[in-house]
Amino acid sequence: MRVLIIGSLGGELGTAAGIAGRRGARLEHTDDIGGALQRLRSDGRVNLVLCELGQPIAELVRALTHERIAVPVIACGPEDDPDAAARAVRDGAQDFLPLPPDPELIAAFLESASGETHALMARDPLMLDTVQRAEQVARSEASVLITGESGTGKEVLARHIHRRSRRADAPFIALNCAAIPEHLLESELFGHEKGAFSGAVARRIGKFEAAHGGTLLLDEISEMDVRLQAKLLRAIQEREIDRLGGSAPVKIDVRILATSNRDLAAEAAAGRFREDLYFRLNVVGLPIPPLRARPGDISLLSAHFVRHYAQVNGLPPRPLSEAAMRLLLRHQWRGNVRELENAMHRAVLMASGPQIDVDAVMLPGMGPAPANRPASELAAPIGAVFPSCGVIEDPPYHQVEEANPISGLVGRRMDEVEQALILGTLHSTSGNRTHAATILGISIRALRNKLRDYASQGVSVPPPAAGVAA
Ligand SMILES: Nc1ncnc2c1ncn2[C@@H]1O[C@H](COP(=O)(O)OP(=O)(O)OP(=O)(O)O)[C@@H](O)[C@H]1O
Repeated sequence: MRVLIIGSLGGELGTAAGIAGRRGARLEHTDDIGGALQRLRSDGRVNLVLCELGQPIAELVRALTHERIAVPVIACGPEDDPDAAARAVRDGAQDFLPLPPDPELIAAFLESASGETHALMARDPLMLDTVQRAEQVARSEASVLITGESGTGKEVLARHIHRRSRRADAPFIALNCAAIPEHLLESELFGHEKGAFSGAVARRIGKFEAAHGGTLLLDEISEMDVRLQAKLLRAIQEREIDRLGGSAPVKIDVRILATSNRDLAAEAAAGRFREDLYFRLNVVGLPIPPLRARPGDISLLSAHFVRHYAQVNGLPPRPLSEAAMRLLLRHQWRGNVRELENAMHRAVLMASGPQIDVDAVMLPGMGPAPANRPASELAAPIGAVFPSCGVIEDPPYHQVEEANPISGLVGRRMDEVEQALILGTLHSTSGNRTHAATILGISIRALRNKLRDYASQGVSVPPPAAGVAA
């Protein structure tokens, strides 16, 4: 975990840096954004930027966005200046760290910026078999091609392989080949020298160099255009890359993992993907089965997500009812684990009884549960009540909520509802304290005090936002 500090270390910013250092961060420092940009261009491994309020944050964020350098920027300044904090966030800072610094808040920023996603969970024999094969090859240097429908957990499995590999202490860098316009993907991968193209204002290293010593995940590799596939193949074969506009190749030591939700062999047969690259990537092929084919995972993952989102939203843990679980097991899950995760998050927020019942589990293709229909009836053999052809009409499920927006709140304590509202809002702003405080209409300090209280009561508080800046 590398943290770049911009500004003077003489005062409270220095204290914040010290806390981050004691929490295991490797610290780097520059006095101004010019030095910071130089640093960020030459090393793609900085995870978090702490920037003093007096610095031109808007200029920094604009440059990062323009040069597609993705790193969260946290503005740091006196806690008694909420206007400056709000301005910094408007200028593009990801969040605000009030000074004097709160060690727990710094720890949360660090944890969030480390990019750890859910640990991989599996119980179904089909998935356990896939995980076992992944672990078997994890310690080798072989390229692995992970395939499966969207949302099956390809990236989660790739991270798991990295964590179990000999490269676990080195960077894991992921690049989504479908998310970046074709003309920029090449420079994202290989980097560029100053002046290589209009807009290349300085030398910038690419993902290959950033992943040196570690693992590079090429997500949705089938979307890469054929010309770039040739350059990628050369880089893998020669173990060296050429920065755009560069005059000498750069040696790289990177293990490649790739994912695709298309059948890459068929793409190669159709001439849309280079066959030689396909063979290079597919040294080991790991297909992940769709969620509907692994019912053992549906029960494990749904219970896990229910626990997780209850905690995140400050709600009491409630189990899924048997009927709700039967419903989940019948569903087709075309969006796979991602769809299940979203459905469980929704169900946690909508449930009102001691259990999460079918009326809270609203899935596409199934209408809202009529209020006068007893849960026991809904729990009857599911095919009879929720057939895929739809005995119940199919209005959008949010109509249940619109009909009576406070029905789920009646009977609950005020402080409990406040806690749920605060944590729910914080969750919806991806942990961004400043945005959440603005939405809630309270000061950042008031929000921070509430969060500190919740944390001291053992409630899990969403970590601060640390998405990408560019
Ligand atoms: N086995 C698992 N254990 C825990 N969480 C999982 C698992 N599989 C998937 N998830 C969660 O489901 C979501 C989707 O996972 P992921 O992004 O890895 O899927 P993907 O197959 O790479 O999707 P896409 O093809 O759309 O990029 C993530 O929030 C992830 O944390």
